Amino acid sequence: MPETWSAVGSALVTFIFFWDMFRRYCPPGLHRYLEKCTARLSRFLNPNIQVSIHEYTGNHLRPHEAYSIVNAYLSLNSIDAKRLKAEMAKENENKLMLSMDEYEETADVFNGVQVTWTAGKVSTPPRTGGFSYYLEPDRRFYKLKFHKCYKKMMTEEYLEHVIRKGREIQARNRQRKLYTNGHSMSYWSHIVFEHPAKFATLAMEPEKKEEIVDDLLTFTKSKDYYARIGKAWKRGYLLYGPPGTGKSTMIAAMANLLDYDVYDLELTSVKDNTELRKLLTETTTKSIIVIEDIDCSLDLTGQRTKKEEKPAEEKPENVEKKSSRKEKEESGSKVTLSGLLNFIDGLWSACAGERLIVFTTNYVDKLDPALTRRGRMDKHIELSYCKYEGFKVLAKNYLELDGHPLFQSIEELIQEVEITPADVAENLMPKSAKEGPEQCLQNLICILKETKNRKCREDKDAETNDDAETIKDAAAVLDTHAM
Ligand SMILES: Nc1ncnc2c1ncn2[C@@H]1O[C@H](COP(=O)(O)OP(=O)(O)OP(=O)(O)O)[C@@H](O)[C@H]1O
Ligand SMILES: [Mg+2]
Repeated sequence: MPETWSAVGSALVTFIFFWDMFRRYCPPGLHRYLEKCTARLSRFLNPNIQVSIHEYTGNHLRPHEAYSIVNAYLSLNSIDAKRLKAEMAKENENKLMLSMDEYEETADVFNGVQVTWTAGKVSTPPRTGGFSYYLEPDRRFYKLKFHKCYKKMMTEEYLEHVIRKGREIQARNRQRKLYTNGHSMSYWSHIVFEHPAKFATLAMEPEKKEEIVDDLLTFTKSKDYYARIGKAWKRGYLLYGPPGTGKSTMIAAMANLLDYDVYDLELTSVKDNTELRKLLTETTTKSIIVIEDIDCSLDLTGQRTKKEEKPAEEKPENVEKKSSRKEKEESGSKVTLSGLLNFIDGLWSACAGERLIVFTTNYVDKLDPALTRRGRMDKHIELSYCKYEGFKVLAKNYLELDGHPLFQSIEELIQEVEITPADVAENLMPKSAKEGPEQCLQNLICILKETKNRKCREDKDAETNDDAETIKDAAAVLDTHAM
C-alpha cells in the first residue's frame, strides 16, 4: 500500500511539473486551442445545464427582480438545506424569511424530474485607485442545475412555475402600503396600511353592502373579460354623501377585502398635469387610487362656480375643505379637469391593470358630468344617514349586542331623524368603564330625541319665517294699493 501512494504522489508531481512547463513555454495559439478543446470535452461529458440568477444586474447594480422571486420560492422549497439564513422579508418588515446560506444546495422536483439549486456569492474586490466610503455589496446568485434532456421543460414550464409560486409567496408576505404625496412632493412616500375597517363592520343596508362586495370581487376576477372586450382593467367608484357617513371607511374596507395598496392622491399638492402623470404612472397594479373631496381639490366647475351664488351649505365641517382649494390656488397647482380625465382614461391606465379609482365628495351635484359619467366612474355609491339596519351593525360592533329591549325605541326614532353613522358610533362608545351597553343605548336615545326636537323647532321657525314673509309681502302690496 505505501508503494502505491508513493507511485501516485510521484505521478502527480511529474504531471504538475510538465503542466507548468507546458503553460510557460507552449505557444499562445496552441494554448488557446487546447483550452477550447478541453471546454468542449467537458461540455460533452457534463450532462447538466446550469442557469444563473444574479442578485444585481448591469453595471449600476440594479436589484434583479428574478432573484428576489427565486429567493421567495426557495424560502419554502429549500427544506433539505442544512444551513439556512434568516433575513427580514423585503415585503414585510415584521417577517423573517429563511433562505439557503451561501454555497448550500437543495433539490426540487418538478413533474418527476429532480433539479438542484445552489446558492453562491461573488465577493466584490476592493476598489483600486482612490479611497471610497461606498462599499459595494457582495453579488449573490442562485444556480439551477438540471439534465440537458429536460432543457425545454425546465426553461419553459419549470421557470414559469418558480416565478408564479415565488410571486404568490411574496404576495402572501407582503404588507399593504398607504402611499401619499405630501405637501409639494412630486413622489410617493408610504407607510404600512393597517386600517381595521371591514365590510362586515360597515353600517349600511345589507343588500347594498352585498352588491358592492360582489361588484368588487367580480372586478378582480375579470382579467380575461376586460382583455376580451378591449378595455383597460380598471374600475371607477364615486362615493358620495354627507360628512361622517363612512366614505373613507369604505375605501379602507375595499383595500382590506381585495388586499390592495392605497394611493391617497392629494391633488392640491400636485403642481401640474405633468407631475400628475408622473405620480400616476408610478402607481402599481392591485391598488386603489383615491382622490378625497374631489370637489374641493379641483376647480371642477370652471366658470360655473363664479356665476353661482354663495353655496347653500356653510356647515363648519366644510370650511376646512374649502380652505384646501384656497391653499391649492395659493400654491399655484395647475392640475386641470381635462388633465385628470385624460389620465383616468388615458393610455397609462392600461399599463398595469387591476386598479380602482375612487373619488369621494360631499356634494355630488357640484361635480362636472364629464367626471361622473359611466365608464369613468362606473359605480356611484351613496352613503347616507344611519338607518335601523346600520344601527344594528354598529350596536354589534361597539356593544356586542344582537338585540335589546331599547332597540325598538331606537328603531322608531332613527327613522325620523338624520344622524350620521359617525354620530351613532360616537354615542354607542362607552365613555368610562362604568358605562354598560344599556347606558350607551340610553345616550343614543337622548341624542336622537334632541335631534328630533331640534328639527321640529327648526321646521317651526322656518314656517313662522315663511308666514312672516307672506304677511310682509301682503302688507307691501296693500301699501302700494293705498298709495
Ligand atoms: N357607515 C359606517 N359604518 C361604520 N362606521 C362608520 C360609518 N360611517 C362612519 N363611521 C365611523 O365614523 C368615522 C368617520 O367616518 P368616515 O371618515 O369614513 O366618514 P366620511 O364619509 O369619509 O366623512 P368625510 O366626508 O368628512 O370625509 C369612522 O372612523 C367610523 O368609525
Ligand atoms: Mg372621508
